[in-house]
Parts: sequence; C-alpha cells; structure tokens
Amino acid sequence: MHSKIEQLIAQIGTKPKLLIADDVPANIIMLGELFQDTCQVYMALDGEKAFEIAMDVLPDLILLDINMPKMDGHQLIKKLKNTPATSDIPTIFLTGNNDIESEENAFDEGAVDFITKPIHAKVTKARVFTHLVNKLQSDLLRRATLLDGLTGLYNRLGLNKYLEVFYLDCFREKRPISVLMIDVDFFKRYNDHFGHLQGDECLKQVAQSLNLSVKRPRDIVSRFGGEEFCCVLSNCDLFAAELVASRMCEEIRQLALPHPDSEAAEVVTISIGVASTIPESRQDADKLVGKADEMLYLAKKAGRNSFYSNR
Ligand SMILES: Nc1nc2c(ncn2[C@@H]2O[C@H](COP(=O)(O)OP(=O)(O)OP(=O)(O)O)[C@@H](O)[C@H]2O)c(=O)[nH]1
Repeated sequence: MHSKIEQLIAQIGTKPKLLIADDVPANIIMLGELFQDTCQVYMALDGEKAFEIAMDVLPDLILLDINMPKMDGHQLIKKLKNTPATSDIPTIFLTGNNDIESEENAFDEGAVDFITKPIHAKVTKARVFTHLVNKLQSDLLRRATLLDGLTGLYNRLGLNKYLEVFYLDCFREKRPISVLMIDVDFFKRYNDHFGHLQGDECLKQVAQSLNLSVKRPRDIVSRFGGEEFCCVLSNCDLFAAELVASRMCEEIRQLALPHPDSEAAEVVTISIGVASTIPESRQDADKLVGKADEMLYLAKKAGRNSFYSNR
C-alpha cells in the first residue's frame, strides 16, 4: 500500500492533504507524526476550525474525532457533506465511542470508515492509505474526464466543477471573481478558407496562448464549446480582469495566424466579454457567465478584436 501511495504521489506531483480534527493535542501530534512523511498534514482542535481548514485547502481525506468542542464530529460531517466544495472528501471517524450504534451512525452520515481508539498505528495507517489511494485514483480518472480532447484545456464539465468551487470560495471570503467569455472572430470563414483540420490547429494554438495568459494556480481557462473559451479568475476584480482580457487579445494577435477573410484584421483575433462580481449568493455563478456572454455580444457588435466589460 505504501508503494502504491508513493507511485500516485509521483504521478500527481504533490503529497495528498490530510486534515486531522481532534480536541486532544497529544492525539493530533501522534497522528501528525504518523502521516507527515506521506501527507501534507493540517490539524484542528475543534469542529469549526476543521471546517474552515477544509474549505481553504480542500483536503484529500479527513480524520475526525466525534467529541469535539464548538461543532462535534456528527455536526461537522453533516456540514461537509452539505457543502459542494467538501461533499466528496472521504471522512474517517476516529473515536473512543466503540459501540455498534455509533459506528452505524457514522456510516449513515457518510463516513467511509470508523477507527476506534486507542490508536493502533499500523491499522490506522493501513486504513488511511487504502482510502487515500482510492481518492487519488478516482481524482486522476475524474481529471481525465474534465479535459477537452482537442485543446487539453478543461472542458465544460471541468469549467462547471471549478467555477462552482471558486465561486463558493469568493462568496465565503467576500472577494471578487471574474469571468471572460472568449470567441474567435469569423472562425466559420477561417474553416471555410483553410479547411477544418487547419481550423483545429488554429484552435489548439489559440487555446495554448490563452492558457499562458493566466498566471495564478486558481485561474482556469476552459473550452466552452466550438470556438468559444471561458476563463475564470478567482479573487480578481474587474480592473484586473480587463488587463487579462487586453493581454489575451494582444497575444492572439501576436500569434500572427493569417486570416484573409476576417473583417476584423488580417490575422486571427478574438473578442472577449468580461464580467466581474463579489458573489452575494452561493448559486449565482451561471448569472456571471451569462453576463460575460452579454458583454461578448457587445464586443462583437463594437467591431470584434477587443473586449467589452460590465462597467
Ligand atoms: N475546426 C473546427 N471548427 C469548429 C470546431 N467547433 C466549432 N467550429 C466551427 O466554428 C465556427 C463558428 O462559427 P460562428 O458561430 O458562425 O461564428 P464566427 O464565424 O466565429 O463569427 P463571429 O463569432 O460572429 O465572429 C463554425 O463554423 C463551426 O463549425 C472545431 O472543433 N474545430
């Protein structure tokens, strides 16, 4: 099991994140030492703090004591399961309550395992690694389903998944989030002129350039469909998003891909709609995408090869 986890870590490039929540510092320290070589370990002494850390770091696995101050293990797992960003995180109860009723309750509440105290290092390690291997393997598979075959960018499914998570984060932190809807100008004419295969090649180059225009780990560029792309910039206000949009337009022009039938320029160009908000509800992400789409329409109407924003 140990070697399987190491193989997965090598494949993914980072150690999995493990959150340990227990109100007894000695337990946390002991568990931390047990997993520090294999995992990035996060620790919390009460349920509220554990939830806060879970939202911030999105751990790969949570080890949860039942009896904790502020929010106990039962309340915490309920909250984790009801929150989109954390609902899929496997959670193991680690508890001194070793009666069958507590164990049944834990599974009903969505726990993947139930380990009783006193902690037996070898058994705890084996069970934690089993669940971590499952989690990392399913993440790898899921990641493959979230990518677009032609461009290697996130596909629509990937966009929806990350937009939901980032939107929720920005709502919680009262930070701005911006969306850029991007469309290649007169692309039908490009295909008609050069053929579909060269059209595909053009989309690949545009995708790569757009992806290089965003710098931060939580920024994502996705293929929205056809010759449309969508970029999500977390913790980014309208002013900064306009700078990104302007840079993207310039970098696509710099690719200097000839487009003789375009009315916008002699080379391939893009139009971008920019929208930004500080989320007031958890569920308004679609509205932000809709707003960016409206701005894209206005950018097209204003002559293409530029961006338009919801100022
Ligand atoms: N080569 C290629 N073409 C695609 C792909 N997906 C969509 N398209 C083409 O993209 C073109 C989009 O055309 P329109 O929606 O009319 O837009 P447009 O020609 O870019 O015009 P404007 O957006 O108004 O500037 C269509 O001809 C589609 O066939 C793809 O994967 N590969």
